[in-house]
Amino acid sequence: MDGLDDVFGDLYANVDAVVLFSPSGSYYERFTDIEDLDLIVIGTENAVGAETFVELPLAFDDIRERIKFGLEGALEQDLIDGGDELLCATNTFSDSIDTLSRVRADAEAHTGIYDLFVKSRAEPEVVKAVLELAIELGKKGQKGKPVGALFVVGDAGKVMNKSRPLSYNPFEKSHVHVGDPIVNVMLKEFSRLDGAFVISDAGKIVSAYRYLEPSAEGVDIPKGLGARHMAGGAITRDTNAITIVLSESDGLVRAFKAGELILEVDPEAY
Ligand SMILES: Nc1ncnc2c1ncn2[C@@H]1O[C@H](COP(=O)(O)OP(=O)(O)OP(=O)(O)O)[C@@H](O)[C@H]1O
Ligand SMILES: [Mn+2]
Repeated sequence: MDGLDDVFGDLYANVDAVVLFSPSGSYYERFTDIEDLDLIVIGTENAVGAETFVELPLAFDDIRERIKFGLEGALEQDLIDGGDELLCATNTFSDSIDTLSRVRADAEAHTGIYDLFVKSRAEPEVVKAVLELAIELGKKGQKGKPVGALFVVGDAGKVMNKSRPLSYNPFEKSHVHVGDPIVNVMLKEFSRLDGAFVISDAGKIVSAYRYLEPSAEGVDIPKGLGARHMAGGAITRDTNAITIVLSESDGLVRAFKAGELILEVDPEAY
């Protein structure tokens, strides 16, 4: 089928690098012997032990998002440059790689998601654990009903100074951390009640039921959203915390940093 090579060969002609998304070991091995090939592996974990690896915080279901965030990480780590032509190999319809996309790296299209995980005050694992919790909560709701939740992560001392309690703090004397399955059950249970969770850089649950009183001016939030998102956005301008907000009204999970909306994901897509 020489004719097909002529046509599809354009897809990979003169690419600057090949980017494999979550390849299997045997698939990855087939590339390692190709000379002069810049090979980058992107995925939620480096299962193949690749030398050049970019970690995805989530297994993005939408392949445009997966490629966009993966390439943003590669740009951030200086593995590629803006304008590079990349052959991205990923799976769409099955568990193995079945899709090739030729993509030009766009250094301008910076969303900040890598900043969110890698350059926040809170540890990346903590940010990831909270994001996963919010997505899970968004998917299932609480006892079948949609719930909203607001998690303020990092810079907890300052956040506590910019907020006040709405009720007794069930985490007052406890030393529990986000990511622990039992703690996640507690957090889900308390999410039915008002206010925000405050979580330290290291993932300790400092408080539930906090009413945030940021002094920052209002921030731009999507239309239709109200006080929870406004406070969630503004507190990140006032402090070095990031926030992860699950909307009860539209079901989306959003992350804010430095007053900016950085990430918007639909829990149903995970
Ligand atoms: N300043 C605040 N600090 C902490 N929690 C808040 C604050 N303001 C509102 N909330 C919480 O958010 C809940 C929902 O408020 P509101 O409907 O105005 O927010 P929203 O941004 O529209 O979010 P949703 O999409 O979930 O409805 C309130 O019941 C309250 O628990
Ligand atoms: Mn609302």
